[in-house]
Amino acid sequence: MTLKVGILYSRIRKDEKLLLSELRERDHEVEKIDVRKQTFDIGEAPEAFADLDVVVDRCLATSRSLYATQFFEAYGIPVVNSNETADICADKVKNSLALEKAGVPTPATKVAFTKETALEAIEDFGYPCVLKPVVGSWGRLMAKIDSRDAAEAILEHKATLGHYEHKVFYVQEFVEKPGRDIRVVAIDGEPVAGMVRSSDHWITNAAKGAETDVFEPDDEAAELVEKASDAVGGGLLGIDLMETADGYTVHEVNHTVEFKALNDAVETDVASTVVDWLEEKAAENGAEEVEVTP
Ligand SMILES: Nc1ncnc2c1ncn2[C@@H]1O[C@H](COP(=O)(O)OP(=O)(O)OP(=O)(O)O)[C@@H](O)[C@H]1O
Repeated sequence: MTLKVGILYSRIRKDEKLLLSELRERDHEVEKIDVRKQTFDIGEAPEAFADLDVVVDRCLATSRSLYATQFFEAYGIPVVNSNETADICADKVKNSLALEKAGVPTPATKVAFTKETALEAIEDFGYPCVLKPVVGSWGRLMAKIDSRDAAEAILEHKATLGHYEHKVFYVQEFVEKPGRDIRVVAIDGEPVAGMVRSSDHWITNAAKGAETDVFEPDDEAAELVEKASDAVGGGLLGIDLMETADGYTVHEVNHTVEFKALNDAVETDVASTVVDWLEEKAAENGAEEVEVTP
């Protein structure tokens, strides 16, 4: 089967290059859609989109990802991940609520809308605790708060200088993890590959220079990955876990997951597994079989 696959992007990173070369190796046609150059009509899909079998959202900016996926769904073109999944994963509050509702262990979290109530939440947790922006990634603008003085200063800065999103205060218990956290990439809840990310810094993201190593999910991790994936509507996801004395806790599910660091850390060919899945998705959605001449 040959497909016409749309790749929605604003910057081609190594992750997208891996996907593109896998798609081309399998003779699929690729339509690269640069969201910065595209306009989206509310009534009618642009002609270039007419015969797309499936679109993969690889937008870097959350706002673009959230709107563009809505357009593809309105045009009746299958898009991964879905707008529902993007909507939950893009926002840490929605993410935490979904995990909690699904019974997935997740760090205790409180949300407050003023610096006074945020300080109350922080004091309830005690020190250290963590303050995160509700939208954002790569560990940016996260604060580990060690004292009331620090809390007051950070809250005042955010309330005075922050964008309105920073006036939603997302306060979380500090998880005493063993100097590392875990990223599992999963497709519809099935783990594809996993890695541990270790660092002396409390933020152990690969984007912050953590060292990576292979992680093979045990039964407990695999079960949580599946539940966490279901909780956000499934798709191609990066599920982040931390180890605690009582087992794993899932702190986040990411919807436009990067797999460059993972691909370097593991033997599995992540891009190839993703393309297998895209082929299945397109077939489910009625993509036509095309005879391939031997
Ligand atoms: N509550 C916590 N307690 C201890 N460490 C934490 C906590 N929350 C996050 N961390 C550390 O900070 C890192 C980044 O956290 P988080 O994933 O919430 O931020 P992010 O900006 O969304 O990052 P990413 O883009 O990797 O998803 C985690 O990988 C983990 O190492």
